[in-house]
Amino acid sequence: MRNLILIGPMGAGKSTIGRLLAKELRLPFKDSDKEIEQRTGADIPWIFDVEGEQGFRDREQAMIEELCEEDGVVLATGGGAVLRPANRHALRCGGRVVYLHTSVEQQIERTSRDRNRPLLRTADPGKVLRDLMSIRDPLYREIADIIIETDERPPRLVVNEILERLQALPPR
Ligand SMILES: Nc1ncnc2c1ncn2[C@@H]1O[C@H](COP(=O)(O)OP(=O)(O)O)[C@@H](O)[C@H]1O
Ligand SMILES: O=C(O)C1=C[C@@H](OP(=O)(O)O)[C@@H](O)[C@H](O)C1
Ligand SMILES: [Mg+2]
Repeated sequence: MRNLILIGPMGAGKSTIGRLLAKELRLPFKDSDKEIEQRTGADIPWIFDVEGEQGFRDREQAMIEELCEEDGVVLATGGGAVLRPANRHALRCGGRVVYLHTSVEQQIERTSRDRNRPLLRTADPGKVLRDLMSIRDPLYREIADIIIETDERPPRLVVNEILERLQALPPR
């Protein structure tokens, strides 16, 4: 292995599943968004407000390139981490890539509880999530080693399925 990298849309459970998976495997856990927040001393909405989405994407790219150099960590990315070709290349080279797939309906439900996702601060977050999914789903699929369905499956079950599917993967 090198690293274990979780990709997928907002609300797929990357941060939640990543933490559980790392605990189970006794590996360090890094969440790209949290690392950016720690490094800048500002939260994600503040970075979007002050530097715009492009400013955030520049910070995200630098962080992904750095985190993909690690060895033996579980890495949760942000939903837009696959947008830049350079990021897709870094993620692909950084380890096994797990796409946590989730329906837009579940994404809406799971993201409605908190307000820390600036792209969803809009009158119709469902439309934003649908539009993002149509652009990003092919990009997630392009770099995924495995695709895991998370709808109607509690985090524990998702973790177990990831572990089973990883064991069954042939070496690259
Ligand atoms: N498999 C799941 N089933 C039900 N709820 C989940 C599942 N995975 C995550 N959640 C919940 O959805 C919300 C968003 O999860 P989070 O890990 O922040 O997603 P992401 O990092 O992919 O945006 C959290 O409240 C989390 O507890
Ligand atoms: O999908 C996106 O573009 C984003 C997803 C967020 O992370 P999560 O996918 O962990 O919510 C965070 O990186 C930022 O708000 C932008
Ligand atoms: Mg997250």
